[in-house]
Parts: sequence; structure tokens; C-alpha cells
Amino acid sequence: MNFDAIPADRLPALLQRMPKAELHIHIEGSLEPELIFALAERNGVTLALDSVEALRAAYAFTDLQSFLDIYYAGASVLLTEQDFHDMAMAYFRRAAADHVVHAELFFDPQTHTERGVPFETVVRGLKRACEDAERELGVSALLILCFLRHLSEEAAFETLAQALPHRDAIAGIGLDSSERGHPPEKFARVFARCRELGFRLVAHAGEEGPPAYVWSALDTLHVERIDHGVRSIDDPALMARLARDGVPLTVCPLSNLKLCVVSSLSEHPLPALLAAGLRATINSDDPAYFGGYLNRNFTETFAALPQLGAAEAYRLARNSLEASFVAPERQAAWVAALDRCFAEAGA
Ligand code: HPA
Ligand SMILES: [Zn+2]
Repeated sequence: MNFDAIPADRLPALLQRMPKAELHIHIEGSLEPELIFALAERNGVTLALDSVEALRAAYAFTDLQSFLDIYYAGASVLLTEQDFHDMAMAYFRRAAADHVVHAELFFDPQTHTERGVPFETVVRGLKRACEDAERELGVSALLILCFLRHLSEEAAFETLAQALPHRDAIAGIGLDSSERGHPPEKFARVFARCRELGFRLVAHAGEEGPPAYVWSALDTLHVERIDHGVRSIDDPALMARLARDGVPLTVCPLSNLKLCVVSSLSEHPLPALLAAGLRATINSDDPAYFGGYLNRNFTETFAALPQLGAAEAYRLARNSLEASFVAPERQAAWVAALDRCFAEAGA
């Protein structure tokens, strides 16, 4: 493909139109303030702030923890199966508009079971939304259950036991929440059990935490993808390892900006990760909180980084499709659609 044949002014439209997968989206992080207030009213929940505007104004974060405190408070309005369904459908409609053909949704059951919401309420609502998304919107979807790393390994084992009756609805297991002070090896035994059970494995590592956490996610948890992983840039031996093994990184540029992981998008390490041969992808993380869904992550990142052009757009989209947990034949059909999209744009 001749990427140089695509004029620079056609790139923003191409970024939006190209078929892509989203592999790092916390579904609770797609809860827009308007939906938080609608669900609060529907469920009779009282919120600390009294308007959509006041809530949005509180979205000024200094680090990961300052975000998580607000994110868990927002999730407190979710009580019924229908709430979880409606939240996920709102995300799927936005994703379809961004030409997302496949999404792998993280969900945090412990955030809900700790408040007395049954595990099956969460998973049934999300599962039904995944089925509706495929049928009504043509968006394929999988669910990834995340353990909260600020809680104990014992609590993770309890959550795993609750998940087992729903084994078929859950494709993978991940690890999220407060990273610093909670290294991956804290969850070595529960991840080993998940691996025996045949779950696909991922973990957040190297977002705020050091490169050592990425090594540990690879070597003690045996994950297949690293969520974030941007701090790998500080460790040349780790960069070589990630490149050699083709480990996908689910990078989230607007999240990194809003949580002060980078001081500006123009300093984001994404171009360096790609240049070093790493299988990076672009994702939205918590789009309702970080100022944009998937296409906005693409367009703002490309606008800030002149090193990124049509070749990198193709590589990022292709990486996302090929790093997904769907069968190779399905991936190949999406890659063929991606190739057609670039051919039509003149490549
Ligand atoms: O970016 C994140 N990092 C860790 N935990 C999270 N939970 C939601 N979003 C995040
Ligand atoms: Zn995340």
C-alpha cells in the first residue's frame, strides 16, 4: 500500500471512517453525566452534586486516584439489570458512529457487589447489551471482568467464584484501579487459576506504575496484552521484549493527558512506541470522563503529533483488529475492510 499517496488533508476523515476495534474501555467510564442523573432519578439515588454542569466541572483530575474517586461515585447510580444494559447500549451507539466494528468492554463487578448489587444483575445487563449491539448495530462485543487491585487477592477469588456460573458470557480477566502500591504479583495465584479456566488475560500496567509492573504482568500473570504500558518507554530492555513478543499495548492518549501521565499530547510516547515496533493501539479508557470517544482520541493525537501519518493510522487500526480476542477469520474480514477503506482513500 502506498500511504504517501494519501494527502494530509484527507487523514482526519480517514481516521474517523476506518474500521477499528476498541480494546480498552471501562464501561462504567462511559457513563455520561446526563445518564448518571437520569439513572439517579429513576432509582431514587441522591448524588453529592446537584447538576450535570456541577458534575462535569468536577472532572479536573491530577492523577489516577483523583479520577477513580469520582468514577466510583458515578457508578453508584447503577442498580438494575436495565441500568447496566442502558449504559452499555449508549456506549455501543457512540462506538458504531466512530466505525468501531468490535469492542472489548471492561467491567468492575466489585464496584457493584460491594454496594449490594448482585453479580448476575451486572453480567446479565451487559450481556444483553452485547447481543443487542451485534444485532441492532453490527458491533461485535466481548466482556472482560476486571479485578480491583486496591482490594485483596481473596476478594478477587470471591469475585471469580461468582463469575463461574456466567463463564460463557466472560471472555477475559483484567486488573484495574489504583496501580501504585498494588503490583501485578499481588494477584499471581488468582490469575493462574483464571488461566487454567481458559480465560484470556490482560492487566493495566505501566500507566502510573513503573516498568517493573509491566515485567511482572508479563512474567508472573502471563497476560496477553498490556493495558496502557506507556511507561515501558523508560526501559529499553522492556521495549525490546514487548517488540520481540509482539505484545499489544492498549494506549489511551486522552486518558494519559487528563490524568497527567503526559503533560501534553505533543509529548505522548505513542510515535516512539510504534517506531520501536511495538503493537500499540489507540483506545478511549473512560470516554465520559476524559473528553472523547475513540475517534476523538485518534484525531486529537494525530493533530498533536506530526510524526503520525497514514501509515501509522493503518498500523494502529490493524493492530486493534488483530490484537482482539476474536477468531482469526473474523479479524481477517475486518482487515480486508480496512484495506478497502485505505484503497478508496488513494493508498
Ligand atoms: O485508567 C484507568 N486505570 C486504572 N483503573 C481504571 N479504572 C477505570 N479507568 C482506569
Ligand atoms: Zn483503563
